[in-house]
Amino acid sequence: MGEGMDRVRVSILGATGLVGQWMIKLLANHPFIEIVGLSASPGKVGRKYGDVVHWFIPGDIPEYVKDMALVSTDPADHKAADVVLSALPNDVAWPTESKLANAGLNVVSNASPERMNPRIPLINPEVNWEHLNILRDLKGNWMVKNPNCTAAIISMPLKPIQDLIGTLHIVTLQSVSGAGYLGLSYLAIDGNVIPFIKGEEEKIDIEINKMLGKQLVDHYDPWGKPIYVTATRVPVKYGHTAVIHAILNRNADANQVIERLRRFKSLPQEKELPTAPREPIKVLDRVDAPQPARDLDPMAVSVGRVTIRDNVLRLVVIGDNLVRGAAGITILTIETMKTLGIL
Ligand SMILES: N[C@@H](CC=O)C(=O)O
Repeated sequence: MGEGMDRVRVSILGATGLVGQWMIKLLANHPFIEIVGLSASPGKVGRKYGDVVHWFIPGDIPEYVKDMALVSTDPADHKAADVVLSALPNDVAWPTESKLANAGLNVVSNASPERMNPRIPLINPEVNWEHLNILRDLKGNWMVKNPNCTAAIISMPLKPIQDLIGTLHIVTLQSVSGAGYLGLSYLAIDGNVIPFIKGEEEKIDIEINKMLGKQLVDHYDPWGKPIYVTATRVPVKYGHTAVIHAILNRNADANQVIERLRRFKSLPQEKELPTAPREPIKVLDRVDAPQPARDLDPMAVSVGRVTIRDNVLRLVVIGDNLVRGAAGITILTIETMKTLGIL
């Protein structure tokens, strides 16, 4: 699989959406990942990216993509790519992704369908990069999925303390950008809290259990911990928050937990991968931290309010839903696969 390859050529599906835009921004000047194709919906094929995109994220449209002509999602249009990155919306992703996979292309996808497929690794690189090793046994092409944005953010502080946890109770406060650029009307969310996000609670439970479990070639053994989730939408633009209460299975001290969170480093940090945050978990001492408006980091998660009382650990975590939770995790997965020699 790509032995001796210096550069990784990628194409992006859904390149004009919020996650696609972040992928393009993060890949500007990347040391070894190069964009060779951008695709968007059929009506835009053949037009220049810069003429079509409604650029919404911070900064300008990077020069290097402005004149690129958009291609279709047909496998023939992605033959030059070593990996196709899918930033397609969940409701349309699978038919396209499976068509590309059946044509022999490698896919890393941010979309939810097939995340729980026992043969498809679900990867948050710092949390479970080892799960990628099953791809070494495959003869042909492969597919890798990103977790749901909230599962990506929450799994990070759980990883270094996973042995202490018995049961989890989680309430999320998820920003409006998680629903996409056109996801929620201003009238629905301004001055409001919506205590329901379709499918989200189940995804957080089963995806965290998959990532913190063991991945074998043809099945995975889940972590096996009960996770009770209430997911809410709040009038915040960027950054998802989760309030976590963990019933511990043994005595622990809050300072020990903080120490484990602060010291946590994984393969992406050891290999100094370009998109890896130096400190993946920032523990903030401020009494009112973490806040999405003040403490959001693109790739690290920020943790505060760490206490233990009656054997119940409480912590609050925030993370960038579009970068750590989507575009950034995709790129870090590619970097991790390259450093492992899988790509
Ligand atoms: N489903 C999430 C988006 C991240 O995957 C949300 O609705 O916020």
